[in-house]
Amino acid sequence: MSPEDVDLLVVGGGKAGKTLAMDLARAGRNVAMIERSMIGGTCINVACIPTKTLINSGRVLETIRRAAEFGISGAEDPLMELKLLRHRKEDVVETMVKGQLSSFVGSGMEFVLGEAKFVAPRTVEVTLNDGGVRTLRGTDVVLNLGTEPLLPTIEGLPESKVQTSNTLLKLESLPESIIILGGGYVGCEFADLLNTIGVKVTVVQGSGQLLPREDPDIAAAIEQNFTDAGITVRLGTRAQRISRAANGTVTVTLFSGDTVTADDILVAVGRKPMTDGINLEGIGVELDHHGFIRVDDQLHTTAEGVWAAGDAAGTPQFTHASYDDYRVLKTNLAARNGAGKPRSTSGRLIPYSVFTTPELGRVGLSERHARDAGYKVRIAKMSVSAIPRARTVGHLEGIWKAVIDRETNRILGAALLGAEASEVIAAVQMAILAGLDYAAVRDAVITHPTMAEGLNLLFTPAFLED
Ligand SMILES: Cc1cc2nc3c(=O)[nH]c(=O)nc-3n(C[C@H](O)[C@H](O)[C@H](O)COP(=O)(O)OP(=O)(O)OC[C@H]3O[C@@H](n4cnc5c(N)ncnc54)[C@H](O)[C@@H]3O)c2cc1C
Ligand SMILES: NC(=O)c1ccc[n+]([C@@H]2O[C@H](COP(=O)([O-])OP(=O)(O)OC[C@H]3O[C@@H](n4cnc5c(N)ncnc54)[C@H](O)[C@@H]3O)[C@@H](O)[C@H]2O)c1
Repeated sequence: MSPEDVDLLVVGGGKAGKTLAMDLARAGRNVAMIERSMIGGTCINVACIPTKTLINSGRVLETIRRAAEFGISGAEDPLMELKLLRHRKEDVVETMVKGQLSSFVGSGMEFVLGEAKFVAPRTVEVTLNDGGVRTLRGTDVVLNLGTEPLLPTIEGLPESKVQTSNTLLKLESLPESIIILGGGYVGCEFADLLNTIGVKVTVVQGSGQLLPREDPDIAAAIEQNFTDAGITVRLGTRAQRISRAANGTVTVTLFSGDTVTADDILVAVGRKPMTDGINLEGIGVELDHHGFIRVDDQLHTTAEGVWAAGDAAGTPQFTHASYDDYRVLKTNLAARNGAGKPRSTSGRLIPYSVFTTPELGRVGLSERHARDAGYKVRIAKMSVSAIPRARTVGHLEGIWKAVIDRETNRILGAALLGAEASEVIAAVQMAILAGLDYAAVRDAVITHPTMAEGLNLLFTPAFLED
């Protein structure tokens, strides 16, 4: 069958790919995007959006539980209704999915639902979801294939019907207790949510701290919050064997020799790229030994005319990072055609937030990474309870920390653990991008009483080391 030719063929409808596809289609280019199942990609269907919707419900529940503290009576016994919780989450997701579909169609691209597999350079055969096969070839091809939960090799795991972040979102009833294997982003967010809605949680984390990328003091503060909230945290130990008994309970035997038993288990030990079985190597696209697509700093793969973006291309696994890959691709496709200069992915400042309660907002270097990189650092650190707004909203928990370069007085990074930290971190990011002296942030006039006002305090001598 001779292929249908398009200017741009996007394989996998993730954040970078779908945004590029819509942009170029609106500009009058002939664009096709192939997506096997999730209209709008992972983030909207099974990751950021549904989890943050549920986390918000958990926060509402927690606020109602504390109603009396805020002077409100009559809300003594709030009840979490899983069915209604799921309903709201599904409503949010479905509305966004519908919006995506109409944007795809409205952009003028051809949106093809089916499974793509490469059969020749820049050419895919698509097994259509509603039957039939099409073959498409792009002058340029963008791979935006995403990742899926990684199931590690642990004795008994395949037979134990473990939960992943995908399946957990579909549960019809809540277990009384759960073991969460992995204390990274997924593990921490679900541990906090499930504990809030009444599940007894044990986190088993392989490394010596939760969120190993963070400074030990920040990770310890999160661990303390977890422990105070009733979550059991087991650090520095891994699962040797998993078994599910006939009555459904799961027992994890740890390498330490201990066992942990619960009604269910969530495996959250990282994600693997969806690059298997689509014949990428057959068309000259090299993968690394974990299956991630090798790209250069302009997101070009090892095959001529084939580009890659997002999680599967080794970009930090955040939706906003994939979105920036879209900008890089758009610039570089134009530059290749003689318009403007190409853009590199190196040196990008990519913030992120972990939506535990309180949440962690992060940007730039941690103290450890700054010291390892040879910086002479000054640390600013304070308790969130010093911020007036924290008192008015009744969220005193958390610490804020910033890392400053002693030689230039510039802010190198920050870890803000506390209410609204995912919002405030953007202000620190702007200061870093602008190369501001920390004193400029200290002396900026910031609205009172906001959490952001804490940035005035953080850099005062009371909280800044000499
Ligand atoms: C539980 C959870 C919570 C998260 N929360 C956040 C958060 O709060 N904030 C944040 O920034 N990030 C979060 N992330 C990470 C974020 O979801 C990812 O970084 C982001 O979705 C990556 O998107 P992407 O562009 O790489 O592609 P994806 O959105 O993963 O899209 C890839 C698409 O390709 C399709 N595909 C794959 N192979 C084929 C094929 N052969 N044929 C056709 N289609 C194919 C897939 O179906 C998929 O839709 C979270 C992740 C998880 C798991
Ligand atoms: N808020 C957000 O932005 C957000 C939320 C969720 C996920 N994500 C993205 O999704 C990605 C995947 O998240 P994740 O939590 O699955 O992975 P992760 O890499 O963040 O954490 C996995 C953790 O599991 C531990 N681990 C590995 N093997 C283990 C074992 N056998 N037993 C016990 N512990 C083990 C590791 O030490 C690690 O800390 C993240 O990298 C992140 O970028 C982002």
